[in-house]
Amino acid sequence: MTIILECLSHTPLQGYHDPVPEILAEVEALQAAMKKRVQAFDPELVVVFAPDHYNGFFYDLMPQFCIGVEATSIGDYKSLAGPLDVPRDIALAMSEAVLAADIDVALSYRMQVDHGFAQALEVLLGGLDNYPVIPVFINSVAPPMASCRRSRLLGDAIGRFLSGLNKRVLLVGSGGISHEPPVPEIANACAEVAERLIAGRNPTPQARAARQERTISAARQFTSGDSSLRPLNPEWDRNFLDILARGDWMAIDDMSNDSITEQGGKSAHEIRSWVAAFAALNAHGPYKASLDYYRPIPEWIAGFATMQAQSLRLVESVAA
Ligand SMILES: O=C(O)CCC(=O)/C=C/C=C(\O)C(=O)O
Ligand SMILES: [Fe+2]
Repeated sequence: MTIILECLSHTPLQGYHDPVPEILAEVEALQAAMKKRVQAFDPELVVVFAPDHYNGFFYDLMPQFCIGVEATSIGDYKSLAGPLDVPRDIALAMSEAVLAADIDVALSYRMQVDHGFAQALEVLLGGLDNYPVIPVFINSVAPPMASCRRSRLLGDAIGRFLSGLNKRVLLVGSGGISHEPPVPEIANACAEVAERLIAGRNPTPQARAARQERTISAARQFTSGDSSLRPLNPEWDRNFLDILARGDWMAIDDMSNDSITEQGGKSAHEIRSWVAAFAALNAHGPYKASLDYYRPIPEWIAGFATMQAQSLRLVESVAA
């Protein structure tokens, strides 16, 4: 079995409210390089850890973790819509292995995913169904949330399961570092918004457009400095990325939910996707990671980063 990892920020604002052309070109070049790497690796299985933003998972029944046995992307913002090619038997076996490791993961035969999954799949794989993909949802916007430590344990259990497969596996973590886009919260929502957070599946095109317009307008305000959204925090971002590069799991376990919100903003909990992906890689043995890109991009309300990592076993076997 060989295993590599690609982690990347996502943003629904790409193509709607972009940074200056030089920065956009920088990101596009980076995304093209990631795709090329993945094509060269030619994965036989992709496991994607990602959050949802009240498009597929709602408070009528909000799990902390969910493995998709069948999944469809809804196509919000400019992300691709359509079915993922999920290998059902492997997804089911993975669920059993994770449960056997005492992580009570949910299972879905009709998972809906949004740009959190779809953007990463498009960037890395060139589409939703070009490779077999198992989607793993991690709650990152809907309090109360499990701890970062639990995401590490989820990743570890999945990594140990993957180690038993004789396949080339690509692990993907999709999510922002510090960022606080205008995702509504149930705690202070009016009745109409609360209903949308509890059971807002498949909104009308008008409701969807209004929602997207609110996000774009919030990005304009954030970029102009006239916003109550929490600022980006490059120092915190770089520290977190360094923790992952070093594999400092004690530091990960010490990250409290309150400190993540305080330092990184309400959506910084998406770092869980990176934590789970790295923990899955670590389950296969020591790894070598590199931070390929980091830049705070206010136009996307995002501390924007990409990292790649390889199991040292792979590096050693290539060198031999
Ligand atoms: O309803 C909406 O669309 C609210 C805004 C929203 O979901 C924003 C999401 C932003 C990210 O996914 C991100 O920056 O990671
Ligand atoms: Fe997100």
